[in-house]
Amino acid sequence: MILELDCGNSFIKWRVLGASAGIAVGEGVVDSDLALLESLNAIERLSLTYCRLVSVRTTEETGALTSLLTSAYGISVVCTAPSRKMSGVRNGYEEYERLGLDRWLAMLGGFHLASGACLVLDFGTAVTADFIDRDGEHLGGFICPGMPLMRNQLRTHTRNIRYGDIAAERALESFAPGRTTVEAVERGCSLMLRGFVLTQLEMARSYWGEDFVVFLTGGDAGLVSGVVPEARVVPDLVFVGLAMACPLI
Ligand SMILES: Nc1ncnc2c1ncn2[C@@H]1O[C@H](COP(=O)(O)OP(=O)(O)OP(=O)(O)O)[C@@H](O)[C@H]1O
Ligand SMILES: CC(C)(CO)[C@@H](O)C(=O)NCCC(=O)O
Ligand SMILES: [K+]
Repeated sequence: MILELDCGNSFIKWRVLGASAGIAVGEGVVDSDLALLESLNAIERLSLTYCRLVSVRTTEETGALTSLLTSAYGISVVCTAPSRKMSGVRNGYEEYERLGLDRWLAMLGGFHLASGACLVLDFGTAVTADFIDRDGEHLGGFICPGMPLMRNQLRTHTRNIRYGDIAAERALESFAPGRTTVEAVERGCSLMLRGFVLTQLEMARSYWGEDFVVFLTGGDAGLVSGVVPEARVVPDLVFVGLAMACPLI
């Protein structure tokens, strides 16, 4: 069984692939290393042979998780490393090693699935956009605050914006102008993300006409999917790229 991990800034996305490759025997989202071990230990007849991961955390944090996994399961852990070019995609950053590895893997996955130009949009703690042309050239991208950061900035820097998670979820049943604080904030921030998406689409069209595929991924992709009905929502896009960057020997 293969353990796959996507260690983001707020959460760790994990999945375990069974011996017959490709079939997930378990998957989830956890907020700490220990919660990950608990989830894994709850899997019946767990027998891990290999772990591959991508992390946008510090070397120390990633190292701590790798040691934990090695000592708990005796498996070797392979971490995604930065690369100038891979699977037909060329990293467009001036310093290629500075491009977030989660972005890089989502790009590899997107270009592979599209077999052509694509726009990859990821809605996590941060929101990212990346443009890859039909020749696999990464033109660059954009980074902006995601829903959790926008929400928390408002909460932190105002005195009268306070509400709970359940109210937040309910507020998103519509996008009409809000008549409560929670509606006003949740809908306002979602509309900012939707506006961002539309701008990215405009830019992609200016480069490629209609000849490109849009990918949506990340925990909050559902907030914007309504404005791009033609987009492919691929929650595991990073894992698609992970398998390409860290194949079994
Ligand atoms: N099952 C889930 N577990 C956790 N968060 C979820 C889930 N479904 C949707 N979300 C939402 O997804 C967002 C987090 O996105 P995601 O997990 O893709 O990124 P992250 O790990 O926080 O950060 P990064 O951008 O570094 O990957 C949060 O706003 C959260 O509310
Ligand atoms: C932008 C995030 C936080 C998205 O998870 C991550 O890809 C990251 O830390 N990137 C490094 C900075 C960059 O990509 O330019
Ligand atoms: K991510």
